[in-house]
Amino acid sequence: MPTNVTDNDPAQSGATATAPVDGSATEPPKKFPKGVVLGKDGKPCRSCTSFGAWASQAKATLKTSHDMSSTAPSTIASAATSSTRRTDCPADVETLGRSSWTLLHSIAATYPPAPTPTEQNDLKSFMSLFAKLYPCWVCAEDFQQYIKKEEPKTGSRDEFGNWLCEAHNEVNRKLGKPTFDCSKWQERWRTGWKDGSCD
Ligand SMILES: Cc1cc2nc3c(=O)[nH]c(=O)nc-3n(C[C@H](O)[C@H](O)[C@H](O)COP(=O)(O)OP(=O)(O)OC[C@H]3O[C@@H](n4cnc5c(N)ncnc54)[C@H](O)[C@@H]3O)c2cc1C
Repeated sequence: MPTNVTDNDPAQSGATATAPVDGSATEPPKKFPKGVVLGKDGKPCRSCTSFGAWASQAKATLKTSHDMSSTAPSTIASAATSSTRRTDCPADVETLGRSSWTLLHSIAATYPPAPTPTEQNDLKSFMSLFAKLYPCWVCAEDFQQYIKKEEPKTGSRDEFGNWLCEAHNEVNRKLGKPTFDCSKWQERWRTGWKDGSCD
């Protein structure tokens, strides 16, 4: 039985969660709210978890500590409402994802139309390391699989931009989101929309 993902998986990754291999999970398993994804250390992984699920587990954690100590009930309520949440908090799976796609598509937008062999190799290396180091581990494992199956196409800006758009659409499909029309990737990420709405 996987120990890293609670009974619904917001990442919907299909990734096989594995028990921590470093022997760190010696405590008995805790019950976390639905949707909280655990890291490989057996603790909740914020960058793998949606804001909503994270807020639920923060509320549950505070409630438990209140039950065991003297935390004021008002503290519990404020920790769980998005209206009072600061904007400079660690990234959850959505904010991390949006920022990361922005970086990746912007790299595509500034990639040369006719890259040198060195530039092509640099981009391949970057994508490979990006997929390894991506902070949401369930997302990273799926993305590594995708890159293995569909190698990044780095022959030109348009080739890479389209490849990346398809890769993003694969994640969109997995999450049940609408797919993006890849013929418009340059308008979205490089030139701005033809109607001038980005000018
Ligand atoms: C490599 C990677 C893997 C991820 N894996 C997971 C995962 O397994 N589980 C999970 O829960 N989250 C995952 N995410 C995060 C997820 O993809 C979204 O970023 C997150 O859910 C926020 O979605 P969003 O609706 O704000 O738009 P995003 O998907 O973040 O897209 C941002 C903007 O990009 C544009 N866009 C959308 N699709 C495309 C496309 N195909 N081509 C070009 N532009 C497009 C749209 O204008 C959109 O508003 C992953 C992110 C990355 C970078």
